[in-house]
Amino acid sequence: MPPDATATPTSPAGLRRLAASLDEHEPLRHLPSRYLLPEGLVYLDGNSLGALPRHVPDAVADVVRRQWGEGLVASWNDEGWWQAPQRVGDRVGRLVGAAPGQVVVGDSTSVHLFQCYVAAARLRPGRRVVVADPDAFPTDLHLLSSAARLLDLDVVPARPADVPTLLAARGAEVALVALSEVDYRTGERCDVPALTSAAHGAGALALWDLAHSVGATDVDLDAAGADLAVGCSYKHLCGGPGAPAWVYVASRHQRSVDPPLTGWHGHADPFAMDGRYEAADDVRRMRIGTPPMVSLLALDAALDVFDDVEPSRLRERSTSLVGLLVRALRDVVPELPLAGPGDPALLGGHVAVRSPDAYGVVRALAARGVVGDFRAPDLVRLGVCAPTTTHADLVEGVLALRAVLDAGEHVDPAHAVRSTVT
Ligand SMILES: Cc1ncc(COP(=O)(O)O)c(C=O)c1O
Ligand SMILES: Nc1c(O)cccc1C(=O)C[C@H](N)C(=O)O
Repeated sequence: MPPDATATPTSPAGLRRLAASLDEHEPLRHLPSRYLLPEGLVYLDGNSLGALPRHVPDAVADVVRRQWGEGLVASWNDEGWWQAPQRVGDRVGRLVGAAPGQVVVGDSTSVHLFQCYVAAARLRPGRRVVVADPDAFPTDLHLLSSAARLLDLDVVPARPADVPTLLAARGAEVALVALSEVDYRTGERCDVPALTSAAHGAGALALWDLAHSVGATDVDLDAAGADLAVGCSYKHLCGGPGAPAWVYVASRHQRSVDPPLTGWHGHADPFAMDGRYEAADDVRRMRIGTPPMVSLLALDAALDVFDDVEPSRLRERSTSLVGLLVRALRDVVPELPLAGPGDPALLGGHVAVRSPDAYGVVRALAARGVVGDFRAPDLVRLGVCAPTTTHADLVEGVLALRAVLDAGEHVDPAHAVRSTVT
């Protein structure tokens, strides 16, 4: 339920009691114990890099010592390495409403995006317009701009809410609507089924960037009729730094989709070593070359956490956490406006507030053991990772934010020097 903005603010003690009660009763309360985080750290940055699942170090050690060290090249067969991009893809697909056989894992989100932009344009020859959100994550825009230069496309900017109007006016020219479900800055979600069907109504395709969705929202790609989607696995899935991303191609497009990067792993018969390219007749054609196997298998192990978790339950946990975070922010730091909506149903897995001193605030929080992140120009972004974050973390993080502001720590020059990763 959305927090009531007119209700009397809850005291810190009341928020702590509420968090404790939610942490005691929430059905997936056991999940955080499956992860390792430094004692005492309040980690609210799982939307950039998720925490380490407790069992992953041993799983990776097995990959390195036994599968690689002893099995050597035979592990490509004996350990199922060759099929891992599809097998792990299906495991991710389950979390985004994709029936098996539509997702592969292997390259970065950026590379998969490029594959999809060009492939989508090729599926709609004669249409020259790609509609994209001008506030999308920069890599999406950079890659689209390059694809547009290669294929002589026009990128027409539109915020998600304005896409239906644009389609009504220029739909016949549009090849692709490319959007993110969750805004990486504000956390605001958009309506995937409605925008997908608006794109289809105009004869265009819909490509979804689900980098901030998978593990956080209840997006259902098959039910929405999405055409293409991509997403990260190092955020809410906790696959590890550099964990390979994933790409979804709806079954109906798999025999016609024509991605630009046609490496040998996408070939119908890779070991025929045939110099002529013949694409695999299914989602494997989105594969390119040898994937980063150690990272891919670390992700595979990280996904074990979700084996006994219903995706709808994970969404419920995320919504409970996000709802409490919004309420605590409103009650404890009412002078910092929310950047996105206040209703957790309309948010993904993070919440941001605005402050002219956002950078200093984030650094001062870090000095108090609360890790969030700064997003230019004025956002303090607090990530909620459904499997690893607790309700107590969120209340402690917000109370630390109050303490930072009250003590003026955010304007301390010690917190003014920008580091590379923010
Ligand atoms: C929405 C979105 N898309 C794409 C990316 C880029 O992914 P990568 O750097 O893993 O290619 C990110 C985050 O880095 C993101 O937030
Ligand atoms: N991928 C990242 C990285 O390699 C370093 C630091 C941050 C990131 C991120 O994922 C940022 C993230 N996409 C964002 O929404 O800001």
